[in-house]
Amino acid sequence: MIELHTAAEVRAAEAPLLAALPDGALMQRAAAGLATVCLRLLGRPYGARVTVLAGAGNNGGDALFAGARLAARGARTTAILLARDRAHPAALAAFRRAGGRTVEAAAAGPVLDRSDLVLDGIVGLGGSGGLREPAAALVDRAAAGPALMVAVDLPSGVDADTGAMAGAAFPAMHTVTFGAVKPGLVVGAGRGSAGQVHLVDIGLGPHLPAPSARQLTDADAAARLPLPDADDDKYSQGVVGVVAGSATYPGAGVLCTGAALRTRPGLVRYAGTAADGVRAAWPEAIVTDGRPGDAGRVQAWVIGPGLGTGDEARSVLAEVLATDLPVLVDADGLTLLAAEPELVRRRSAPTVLTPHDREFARFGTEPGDDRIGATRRLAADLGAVVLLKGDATVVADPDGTAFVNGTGTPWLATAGTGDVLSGIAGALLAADLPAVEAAAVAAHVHGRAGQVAAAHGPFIAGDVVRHLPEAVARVRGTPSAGLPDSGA
Ligand SMILES: NC(=O)C1=CN([C@@H]2O[C@H](COP(=O)(O)OP(=O)(O)OC[C@H]3O[C@@H](n4cnc5c(N)ncnc54)[C@H](OP(=O)(O)O)[C@@H]3O)[C@@H](O)[C@H]2O)[C@@H](O)CC1
Ligand SMILES: Nc1ncnc2c1ncn2[C@@H]1O[C@H](COP(=O)(O)OP(=O)(O)O)[C@@H](O)[C@H]1O
Ligand SMILES: [K+]
Repeated sequence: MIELHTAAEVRAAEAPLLAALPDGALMQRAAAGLATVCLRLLGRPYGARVTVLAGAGNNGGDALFAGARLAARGARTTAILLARDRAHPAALAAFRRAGGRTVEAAAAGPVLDRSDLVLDGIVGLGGSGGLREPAAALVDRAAAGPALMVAVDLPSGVDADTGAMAGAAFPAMHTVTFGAVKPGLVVGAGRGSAGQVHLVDIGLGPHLPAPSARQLTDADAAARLPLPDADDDKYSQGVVGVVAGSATYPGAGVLCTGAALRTRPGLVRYAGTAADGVRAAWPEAIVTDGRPGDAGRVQAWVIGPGLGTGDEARSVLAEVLATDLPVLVDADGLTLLAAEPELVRRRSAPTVLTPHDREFARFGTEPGDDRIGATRRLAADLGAVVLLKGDATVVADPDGTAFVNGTGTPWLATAGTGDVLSGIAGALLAADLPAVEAAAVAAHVHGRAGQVAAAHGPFIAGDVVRHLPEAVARVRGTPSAGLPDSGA
C-alpha cells in the first residue's frame, strides 16, 4: 500500500525529529537520498553537467547540498540562485566548497541548454501558486534542453495536497520526495508533472499519522481479488445482476456483462431491453428481457449504463435501490439519482456511484482542483462510496477512507470503458468485498487492462474486456515496488 501524506502531516512528523536530531541532520538525509537517485540516473557522474535551480527555502537547501555531493563525485555543478541574498547559507557554502559555481538568473540560459541534469529546488512544501518569474522562464528553458528534469520533494508550482497547478510548474521526469509520498504527486495535474516518483526515507515513519489517502499496488489488489476454491460452485462466487443498455443501444449491456463475466466468471444475470444483444454476445450469461425482479437471485446489482433517463429507467432504478443488496450506479442511473438523491441516502446496504466529472457536477458541485476532497465530501453527503473517474481515479468512502488509482492509460478515454469499469466493480461487490475496496480494486484492474490492451496498439472498450484475464494475471504476478505507478 502506498500511503499518501499531506504537507501538514509531513511537517508535523518532521517537528519531533528536527528537535531531537543535530542541526541540519534531516536535510542531510534528504540530500543524500536525492544525490543517490541522481547518481543512478546519470550513470557516470564524472564530468556530467548538473544545474541546480535553488530557491530561498529549505527545498533549495536540499538541492544545493545534493549538488555538493554530486560535485564531490566529479560532476560539473552550477547553481542558479533565484533569491540571491537568501539562499540557504550552509547549503550554499557546502556547494561552493565542493567546487560548485553560481550564475545569475539573467545569464543562465546557455547553462540550462547544455545541462545533463537539472535539479528543481525552487520551492517545495512551502510553495503556493504557480511558478513566479524568473523561475518560470528558466524552467521553460531547461525543459526545452536535453537535461534530465528532476524535482526535489515535489515539482515546483504543484500543490502538495491536491496536485493543483495554479500556473506554470516544473515538468519533472523524476521526483525525489522525502519522508512520504504527497497526494499531489499522484492526483490532479501534479500527477502529470511528477514523472517517476522516488521516495527517500528520512525517518518520519513512526511520527506519521494514518495516511490521508492511499494507492493500491498490484500486490494490494491481488490480495483482495477473490479466487475460486474447491468448494465453490457457480452461485457461491457471487452472482452479479446487470441492468444496462437498451434495445436500440445494447452496447453498454454487452460491455458491462462481459466485464463482470471476465472478472469473476461464476454467474452473471442480465435484465433489460438489450437482452437480445447481450444473449448474442455472451451465451454464458443468464438473460431476461423483464425487470430486475425477474432475473433471479443476485448478490449485487450494476445499474445505469445506457439505461436512458425516462420513467421506465427511473422505476427500474428505484426497484434495484430498494433491495438490501450492494448496488453500483453509473451513467444514466447517476443522472436520475442526482434528481432524487434520497433514493441512495435512505439505503442501508452499500452503494457505489461512479461518476465522471460532468456526472459528478449534477450532484451540485464541480469536482474542482481538490479531487480527493470533493470525492470525500460527496461520499459523506450521500452515504455512498463515490468513484470519480479521470486519469487518476479517486475513490472515497463516507467514513473518509480514500484511494487514488495509479494504473491506466489515456487510451482509456474511449467510449464504453466506463461500462467496463462498472462490470468489474459489480463482480467484486457480488464477491463480498467491502464497497470501497471493490471500487478501488476495480479501478486498479481496469487501468491494468487498459495498459495491457494499449501494448497491442489503439484499442476500444471491447478490447479492455478481452484483456481482463491477462490484466488479472499480471496483477497477481507482479511483485510490488512500493512506489506510485508511473503508468508503464
Ligand atoms: N524542515 C527540514 O529540515 C526539512 C525540510 N525539507 C525540505 O524543505 C522543504 C520545505 O522548505 P521551506 O518550508 O523552507 O519552504 P520551500 O518549499 O523551500 O519554499 C519557500 C520558498 O519558496 C518561495 N516560493 C513560494 N512559492 C513560490 C512560487 N510559486 N514560485 C517561486 N517561489 C516560491 C518562497 O519565496 P518568498 O515567498 O519567501 O519570496 C520561499 O523562498 C521541503 O519541501 C523539503 O524539500 C527536507 O529537507 C527535509 C528536512
Ligand atoms: N485521460 C485519461 N487517462 C486515463 N484514463 C482515463 C482518461 N480519461 C478517461 N479515463 C478512464 O476511462 C473511463 C471512461 O469512463 P466514462 O467516462 O464513464 O466513459 P463511457 O461513459 O464512455 O463508458 C474511466 O474509467 C476513466 O477513468
Ligand atoms: K521542488
